[in-house]
Amino acid sequence: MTTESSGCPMHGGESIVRDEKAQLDFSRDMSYGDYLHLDQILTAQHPLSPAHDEMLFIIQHQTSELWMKLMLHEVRAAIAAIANASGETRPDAFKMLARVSRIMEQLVSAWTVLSTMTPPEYTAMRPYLANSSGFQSYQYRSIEFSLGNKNAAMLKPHEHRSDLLAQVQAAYESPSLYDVSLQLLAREGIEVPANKLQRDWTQPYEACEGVKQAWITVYRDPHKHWDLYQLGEKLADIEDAFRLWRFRHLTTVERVIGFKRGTGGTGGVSYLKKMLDVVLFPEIWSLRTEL
Ligand code: HEM
Ligand SMILES: N[C@@H](CC(=O)c1ccccc1NC=O)C(=O)O
Repeated sequence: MTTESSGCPMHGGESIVRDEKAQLDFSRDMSYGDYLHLDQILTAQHPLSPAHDEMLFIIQHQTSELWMKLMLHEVRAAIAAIANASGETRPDAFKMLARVSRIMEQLVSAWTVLSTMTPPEYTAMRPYLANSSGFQSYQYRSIEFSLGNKNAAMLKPHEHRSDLLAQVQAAYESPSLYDVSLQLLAREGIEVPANKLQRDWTQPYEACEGVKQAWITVYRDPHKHWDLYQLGEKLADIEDAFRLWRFRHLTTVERVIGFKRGTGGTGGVSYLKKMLDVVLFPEIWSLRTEL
């Protein structure tokens, strides 16, 4: 390697920076760290235990919460765009939904980092977590509710924080991504049962034959209903990725704590296994058997 390409600040590196006329003085200008508020983000890791792996545990969760923040931003905007979908807003909504799937895939891959933590390493820090658990992730619950997995009991962990409760409750009481998608189908002239177009949005969605037939109409003639067909496939992508996330959560948890009860009070693996049965967009899956 020559000194020119070594990147050594005493040799080539210094001249490269000078030749490129890089801005190096930020005493008066907004810097990278200023813009990204890194002082706040990078001083927000406060391990409670002496365990080495607690830093991994904290950063894994904090980065997941950041990705969830973006996911919610996209899901909310997509719901709003689909709810008023005129021709132009639709491509925007599809881009947002594609991004939601990519974020979910990112979170699926992230499990491999956490799974480097072995049972003895986690056991060293677990008592410090007390009764806290992912149950109390208000962003996660808002995502589940926005995607239609409504469950009143899941509001309870947020009752002590009225500001957070309001956010989760808004997602609980509003039409989900699937609800607005069915309304779009109806606006496009496809017959959708009336009780799916206007209903108590706090109730979990129940699959029905009429909605399956509506999606079958779309999927039997994709070119005629191109936008709705694209929408259906975006929903399939999201649910596919979400299922993988749930599965990797389960396998990581089994690997790290076996069949111990969760700090949140559930049976642990037994609870997470039940969550694998959740189906967010049922007719998007059942229609396939009929094609
Ligand atoms: C060693 C790592 C982990 C273990 C042992 C673990 C364990 C568990 C257990 C046992 C539950 C059920 C609630 C309870 O009784 O505690 C749970 C729920 C949950 N965990 Fe984790 N978890 C881990 C990592 C993560 C990570 C990295 C995230 C990402 C944000 C996460 C997010 C959640 C969420 C959102 C729930 C609620 C799930 C639902 O209600 O469907 N967990 N976890
Ligand atoms: N439920 C986990 C604890 C746990 O994973 C956790 C604890 C505090 C903050 C985030 C957590 N992650 C997800 O559940 C356990 O039972 O060990």
